Amino acid sequence: MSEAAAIEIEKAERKAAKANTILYVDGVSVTFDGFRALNSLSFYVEPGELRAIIGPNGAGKTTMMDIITGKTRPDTGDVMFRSEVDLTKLDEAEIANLGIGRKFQKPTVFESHTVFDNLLLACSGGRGVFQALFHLLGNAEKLRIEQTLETIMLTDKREETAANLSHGQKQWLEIGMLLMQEPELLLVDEPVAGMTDSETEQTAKLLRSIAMDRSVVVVEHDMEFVRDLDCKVTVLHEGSVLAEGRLDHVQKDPRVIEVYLGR
Ligand SMILES: Nc1ncnc2c1ncn2[C@@H]1O[C@H](COP(=O)(O)OP(=O)(O)OP(=O)(O)O)[C@@H](O)[C@H]1O
Repeated sequence: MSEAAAIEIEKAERKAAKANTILYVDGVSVTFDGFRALNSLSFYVEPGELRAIIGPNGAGKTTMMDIITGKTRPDTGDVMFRSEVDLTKLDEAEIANLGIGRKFQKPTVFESHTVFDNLLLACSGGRGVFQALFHLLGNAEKLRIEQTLETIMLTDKREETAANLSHGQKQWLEIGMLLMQEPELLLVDEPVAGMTDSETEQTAKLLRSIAMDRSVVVVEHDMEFVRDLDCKVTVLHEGSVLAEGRLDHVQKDPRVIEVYLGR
């Protein structure tokens, strides 16, 4: 095959890969003070997919999330949402408004408000705290809050002040607050750090159920939890994809073993 034909085939393959993606990260590099945190990173997430991203400390997982959410700009590469919106041209607020929600590691719920009011505040659509809490709730809004309470397993804690929740329950509440904004893509950073075993198990169930209606990308170190997610895994190392596939498959990959154990 001629070189020109090979290039054409590669172009066509890339176009096809991009066509059915909710998130398309292609050839993304970013350098901080001469240090290459992401090095031609490419991976694709399909609509409705649950994906786990793993990798040793410093692999570039947080930087990757920062690039998707517009916190950091890549030096080169493409980041497309729904295969049509170029995220590198938008700021953080615009990206959030498009339907990309991000859950940071630490929960940031309103501690002095009840679980119910936290969800209400999250769907207040820009109203201030006072207006959100005292405006008359429509039936549709009430129903959405009830459904979210059910999803995040906090129906019986609805009148509990958020400060009184366990660490795991606070994480679920924050996930619920993001769900109130109905994101199409949810990015979740190390959700089970500090959780009990039982909370960790329930969180895997929760994320699997959320991924039935939307795409979810989870960064996590806890391998038992990643196994419970039962999804495709992308292994990052030195800012690139080292391996991709089912957890059993990537755990047998000698390069992955070397990166995790050979240090
Ligand atoms: N703003 C920055 N300035 C300089 N270096 C940075 C910056 N942000 C990240 N880095 C470096 O880039 C590399 C990748 O960092 P990143 O936080 O993305 O890794 P990570 O995979 O999320 O690690 P961890 O699992 O420890 O959270 C690290 O070596 C880090 O020190």
